[in-house]
Amino acid sequence: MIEIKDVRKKFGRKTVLDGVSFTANRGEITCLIGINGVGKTTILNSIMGLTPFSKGEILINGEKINKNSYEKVTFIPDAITMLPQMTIAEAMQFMDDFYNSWNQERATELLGFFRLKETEKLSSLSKGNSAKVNLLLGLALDVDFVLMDEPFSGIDIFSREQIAEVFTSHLVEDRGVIITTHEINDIEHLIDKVVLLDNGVVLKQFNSEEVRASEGKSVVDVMREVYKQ
Ligand SMILES: Nc1ncnc2c1ncn2[C@@H]1O[C@H](COP(=O)(O)OP(=O)(O)OP(=O)(O)O)[C@@H](O)[C@H]1O
Repeated sequence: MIEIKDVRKKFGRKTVLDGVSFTANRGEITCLIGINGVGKTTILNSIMGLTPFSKGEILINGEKINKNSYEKVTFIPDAITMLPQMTIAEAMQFMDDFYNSWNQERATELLGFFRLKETEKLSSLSKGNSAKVNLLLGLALDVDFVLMDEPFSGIDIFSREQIAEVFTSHLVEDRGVIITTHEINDIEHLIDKVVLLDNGVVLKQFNSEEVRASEGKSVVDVMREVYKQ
């Protein structure tokens, strides 16, 4: 489980996270929702230890984040961070050299799942295929948690559908996934838990299936109620 406990973060005098608390479980997809600039990426960076936060704590499987946390959690950013002149095969080799947790078998399966060609250069990929390679590089690591910043942003509907499909496949299995988005429609059916953010705080967190079963409301219905108050 990832536990975010009362995390506070300021950039200069601006308070971006003002006591954020929520949990994300293995085997579930947790979705952080909020308008641009609400602090979603800052939360992911904090979990990865990339951004120091001023107060609060973050635990991964009960342990405070530390220099070995990257063995349990990986961050898939919203754009490929590999050199553009690399081919997909070279990028995969780079990951294999760099990470003990690289799972070549899963990488090969993901390559087939996304119908990507190993010989293609990263610089020549379409936006959709670029997003898929990015996902492949993150999902092929044997880690408990995968964090993704806006995996659906700016890509066509067919790529979005294919990416959505991977989340329900064995390729994600029992791992915990945290996704940020400000567009819920594409992934509403996939997500287990929703965390609604605004003004540096969590306005509401809920299990989407439970709310649907007990109150007959969709995630968007709840968002309307919470954000229109
Ligand atoms: N390194 C930084 N220095 C100063 N301010 C920053 C820095 N990083 C983020 N911010 C500010 O913190 C706030 C939250 O940014 P963040 O990127 O976490 O938001 P977000 O919810 O992910 O937004 P988006 O949906 O646009 O990706 C913004 O106002 C941003 O300008």
